[in-house]
Amino acid sequence: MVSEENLAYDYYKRTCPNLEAIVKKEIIDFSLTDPTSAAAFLRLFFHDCQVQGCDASILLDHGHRGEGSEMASSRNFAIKKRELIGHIKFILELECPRQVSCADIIALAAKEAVTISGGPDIRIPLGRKDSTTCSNRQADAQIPSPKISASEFLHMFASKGMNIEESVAILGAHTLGVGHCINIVDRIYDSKPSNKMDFSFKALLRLQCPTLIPFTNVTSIPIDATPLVFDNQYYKDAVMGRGLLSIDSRIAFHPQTAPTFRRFENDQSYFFQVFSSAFAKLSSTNVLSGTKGEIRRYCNRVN
Ligand code: HEM
Ligand SMILES: [Ca+2]
Ligand SMILES: [Ca+2]
Repeated sequence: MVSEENLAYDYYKRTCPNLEAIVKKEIIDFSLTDPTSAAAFLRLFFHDCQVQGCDASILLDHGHRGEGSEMASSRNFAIKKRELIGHIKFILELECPRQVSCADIIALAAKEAVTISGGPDIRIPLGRKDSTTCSNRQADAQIPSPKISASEFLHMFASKGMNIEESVAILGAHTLGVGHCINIVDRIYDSKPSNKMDFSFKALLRLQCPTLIPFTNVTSIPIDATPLVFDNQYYKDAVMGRGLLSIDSRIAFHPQTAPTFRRFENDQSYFFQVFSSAFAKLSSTNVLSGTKGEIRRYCNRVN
């Protein structure tokens, strides 16, 4: 499953030496216009990597055999900013035509999103190729539901070579961004004592999401108290019973993962260190490289 042998840290050294600087500049520009962009790029990267690996399959309008877009999957609800990867690609085609894959742009955009939000500066190997296929059936099956169990969660990230600490660290991506009522209502209108939600937090969420079936899905709630800052606030909130999604509180209180939540809550630099290694593993799992795949000319369609 884990295959990073054909990726390299200096992959574009000769063919596109300014690549990382260009991506960084664009991500900064987008974030100035819309500060929620960083979270969007980070989630986009995860949802790409979950389906066929990190191969930009999520950007295709359809695959080469006419397969429908992965965006049709309900698991990709509220995925946004895909077109901005296409914009970066356009700029890179002027600078270094036909060299840089859309898959590498997604990974670099996510890495920059973390850094510019105050998180660690992560080194990732490059050289991913783009897929010619996409699969909304796999998107339904592989992108986790917010109600996934702790053991399914650990199994999912173990298959990417992550240990328990790394699995807990990668979920710390939820330090950025929001969730919508549709992904929350189950928990706030459920009175099971096993649901370890802080009482006043639940009351607040009920005000923001007033009905069990949201009429509209426009209301979004920050996942932690500092949704624009990449910090360890997510862990602090979750252990206080202020985890927004059921996965957040489940992993915060599960005996196998709770000690790591405590550790990250108290030691942000340790969280950053483990997140960095987890991110590099996520980015290198099951990628197309060497002669497999292609470098798309336009990110939303195969060549
Ligand atoms: C089992 C694991 C995970 C589950 C079940 C999960 C589920 C979710 C759900 C339900 C949302 C809210 C969507 C909405 O209502 O708008 C969300 C948001 C988000 N997720 Fe995850 N997630 C998981 C792991 C990850 C990982 C590994 C990353 C990144 C490496 C990630 C990054 C994000 C980000 C950044 C947001 C906020 C997006 C935004 O504000 O635009 N998640 N996640
Ligand atoms: Ca993919
Ligand atoms: Ca935060």
